Amino acid sequence: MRIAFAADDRNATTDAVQAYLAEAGHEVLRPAASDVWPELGAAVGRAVAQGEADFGVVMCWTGTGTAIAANKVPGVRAALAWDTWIAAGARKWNDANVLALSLKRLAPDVAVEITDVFLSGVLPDPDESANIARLGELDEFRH
Ligand SMILES: O=C[C@H](O)[C@H](O)[C@H](O)COP(=O)(O)O
Repeated sequence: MRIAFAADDRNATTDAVQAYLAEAGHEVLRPAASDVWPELGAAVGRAVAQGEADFGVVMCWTGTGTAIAANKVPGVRAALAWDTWIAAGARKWNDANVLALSLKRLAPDVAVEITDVFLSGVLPDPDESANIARLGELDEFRH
């Protein structure tokens, strides 16, 4: 798929997500000329809304700013996800077309797993989710 990607900073987590996108065979588009988060969020949003990209992935310190900026573009449904279940739910229930990630609060492997689930749109088995395991065995946390 064609994935529009931009981040306002670079670290091990942004590098891991970019490497994953390339290794998974996606065409990675870099529509943002700026590393200022309102501008790059909007640039990725426009790439998706205009059909240049199938999905977008935006990253900033919290993920919130780029999500807001992308969501100001008509036709964009950007979701801030910090867990695979939330990422899959954003596709399934919200038809999200842009994933926003925190580059400061997601370990590289977690960010890659979330991105993979978002792009596949497949809900992970709760029994295989480390986060769900931490929530305990309470039924209210299962879906
Ligand atoms: O939502 C905003 C993001 O977390 C930014 O990455 C963070 O605010 C840092 O941006 P700046 O370098 O503009 O302060």
